[in-house]
Amino acid sequence: METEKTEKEDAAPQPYVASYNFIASGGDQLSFSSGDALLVHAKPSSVWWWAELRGVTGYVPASYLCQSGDAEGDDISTEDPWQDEEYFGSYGTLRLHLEMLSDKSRTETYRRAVVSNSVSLTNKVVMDLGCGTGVISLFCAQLARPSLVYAVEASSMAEYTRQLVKQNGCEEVVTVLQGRGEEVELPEKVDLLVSEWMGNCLVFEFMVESVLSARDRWLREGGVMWPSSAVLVLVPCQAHDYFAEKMAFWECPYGLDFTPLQPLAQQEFFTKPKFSHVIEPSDCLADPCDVICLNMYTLQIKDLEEITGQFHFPVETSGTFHGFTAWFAVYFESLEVGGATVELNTGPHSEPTHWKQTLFMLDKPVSLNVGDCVTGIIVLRRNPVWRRHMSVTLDWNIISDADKCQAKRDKDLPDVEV
Ligand SMILES: N=C(N)NC/C=C/[C@H]1O[C@@H](n2cnc3c(N)ncnc32)[C@H](O)[C@@H]1O
Repeated sequence: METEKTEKEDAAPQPYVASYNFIASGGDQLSFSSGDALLVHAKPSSVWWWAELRGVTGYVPASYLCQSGDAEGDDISTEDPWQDEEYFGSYGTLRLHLEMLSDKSRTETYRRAVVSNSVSLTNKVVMDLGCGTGVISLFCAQLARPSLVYAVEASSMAEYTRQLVKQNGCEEVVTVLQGRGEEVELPEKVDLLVSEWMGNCLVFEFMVESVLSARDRWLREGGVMWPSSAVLVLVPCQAHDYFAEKMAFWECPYGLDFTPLQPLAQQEFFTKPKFSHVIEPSDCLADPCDVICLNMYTLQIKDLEEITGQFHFPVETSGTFHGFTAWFAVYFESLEVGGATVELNTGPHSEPTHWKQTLFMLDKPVSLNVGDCVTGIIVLRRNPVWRRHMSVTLDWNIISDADKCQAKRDKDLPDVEV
């Protein structure tokens, strides 16, 4: 979010329609219901806008709104909901490819999957969806003997990928196709669909939709998906450093009492996820849990609209519950029955990756004690308009030892003689 000091634009307010209900959690937020017509006066950030509903103004989550058309019921947003121009434009430069290629854990894991299955890859037809610089396709061509690899890349990087394929002597095996995976025409079905599609919180960017579309169009019956499955992992955690940096800071900077700014700090820093967070194993207050599991053979595109997971964390370490941290793991099943599965884990107990982890801060920290349980649900809700975006909702509560004892008494259970 840009600085809160961004002046509210003087432009005429823009009409939007609420796609979801929103219940304000801070003094300057505006509650609304799905279907409400709001007027957006300013967009100080991409996440929170300043809007008006029936004469009342306040901050609203941009991802809950969709643009209402000019004509009555003519709800056609002129902007591209996939933001393809910006998205593929960013992959036409080296910055993101350098970041991904520099991630040894990520890139070596794909190489390990190829090497572990090199014999089974012999004479297979492979599709590498979103191949970028083509590194995975080159691994296949150099470390195994597939008959063909279709390297599909939508961005302008594809022109360079062709050069890299030639430069590395793989042009006999690797064919680079420039275009979107959803649209390219392959001459045949494939035995293996490999892609590196994972984003923050596993699905952010929603490139996974393109993988499922390509699967449905091009993976032959009995073909293999790499990754074959994926899990979103969650853990209740402490985050003392982040809390100190963004909230405690206002207690007495330079000996002054700036605590009236703390509600603003909570609003600005703790109401959206912190990507690229690095959690230490010692910050985990419970055993991490796989809260969402995706099977890449059965997952359907429509399932991506709303993905829900439940959790129940018995507290293992007493401490301050500042928030939840999320990360993901993906699995590459062996091409041979009974062969070893290869895993890429982006959590704190594995080699670091460029994804790091994602931290969701609570509005206010809570003390947790061994014996307590943090239970609840996580909901990943895809944005109905901006199709590469989503909101993450965490509903939770704490069942303390006392509550459990109370519950036991309430149930008139026979007291255990001790
Ligand atoms: N976020 C992670 N992990 N990887 C991003 C990986 C993105 C790469 O895949 C390409 N890509 C993404 N979606 C498609 C598609 N539908 N068709 C063809 N190429 C595509 C992008 O242009 C990047 O080069």
